[in-house]
Amino acid sequence: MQRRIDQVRNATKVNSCSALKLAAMSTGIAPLPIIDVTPFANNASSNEDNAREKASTVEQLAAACVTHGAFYVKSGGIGNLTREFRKEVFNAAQDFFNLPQDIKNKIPIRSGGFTRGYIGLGAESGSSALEVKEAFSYGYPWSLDVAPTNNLQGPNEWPDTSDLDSTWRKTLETFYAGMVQVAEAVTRALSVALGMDEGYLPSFCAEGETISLMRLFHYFPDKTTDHITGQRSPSDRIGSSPHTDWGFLTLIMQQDGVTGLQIADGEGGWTDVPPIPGTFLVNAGDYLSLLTNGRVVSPLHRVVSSDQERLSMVFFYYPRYDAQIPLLTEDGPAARISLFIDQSQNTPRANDNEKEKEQLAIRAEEISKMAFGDYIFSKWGQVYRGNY
Ligand SMILES: O=C(O)CCC(=O)C(=O)O
Ligand SMILES: [Fe+2]
Repeated sequence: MQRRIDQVRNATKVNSCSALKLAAMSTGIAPLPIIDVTPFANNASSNEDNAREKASTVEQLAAACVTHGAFYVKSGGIGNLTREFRKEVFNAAQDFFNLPQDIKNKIPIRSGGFTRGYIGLGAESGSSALEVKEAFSYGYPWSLDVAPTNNLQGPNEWPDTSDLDSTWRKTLETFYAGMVQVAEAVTRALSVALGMDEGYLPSFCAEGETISLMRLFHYFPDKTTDHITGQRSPSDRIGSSPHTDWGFLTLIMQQDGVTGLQIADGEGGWTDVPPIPGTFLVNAGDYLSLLTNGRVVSPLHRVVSSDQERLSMVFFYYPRYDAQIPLLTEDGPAARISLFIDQSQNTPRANDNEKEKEQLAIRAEEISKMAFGDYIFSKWGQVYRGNY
């Protein structure tokens, strides 16, 4: 089961070392690969060509997981996320953020780990820095009549206004459903890349779409927040604090032509991960990293603020609430990931020494025995900062 990823890891060691050497001389890590996941579409025909294409996808995915844990995916017609539709989604996000502040303030996310609704400036942070963004978080369209059976179920909080046109909500719901399909294709490919049957990881993700989350982000241009953040040093204000994602897979749709998202190069520097039209950026999360004892990297990333406004759509794709996925490997503790940091503290500390690593290995074992949903709920609770 582990053989493929070990083989890839050994094969990529040389490459990643030379990439890092290059990084020291030039500017950060090599561009992330663009991986075509269409061979893993639900309706892909199973012929020889498809088998060959799948093998190529898997090979690239396995390599990407062990080097940076981040890659772009091309998903073709999966989920009907055409170029025109993506534009509509960006327009819908822009329409939401353009609403009067009091309308947005009427649907604030609550404390705790259930996050659906509006997240105003400063309402969440992964550190003591002020994150200069606002966001709208929504998920599966749970009806008001259905009694939640777990902490992450519950209806979406839509803004109550006639300022948005009648198709606005439908656009976002359709987008959510499409992104679930893309994430499912990535999960099938990932399952094979980790040495298992195509259906193994998806078997833990069935119904995960009922607790997964979509977040629309609007990063403010610096000049519009200077009057609020002026007292803070530049390092105390940021778009999104350096962090690893806690979940399983994160899929990000970035606004064309606007940079801001960066991943750590492992040597103290940061590399831009620019938008590539027609793709999504995928990050492996801590939970996936944990399952593989750190072999799949959960990449440290951040969003820097600038004088440019930025929109992004971030989809956190989760296994189902009660999933307990057995550890996929046994050796070695996982590395520095947010999963081991209490982000409700102002100065989060990561695992720096051997003793901490030992404790973390124990924690990894514990978390792998928890329901996924209980774990992720507690993490969302840690970044809530209340109204600014
Ligand atoms: O906005 C982005 O591009 C990424 C945001 C992010 O990393 C996150 O919300 O976890
Ligand atoms: Fe993130």
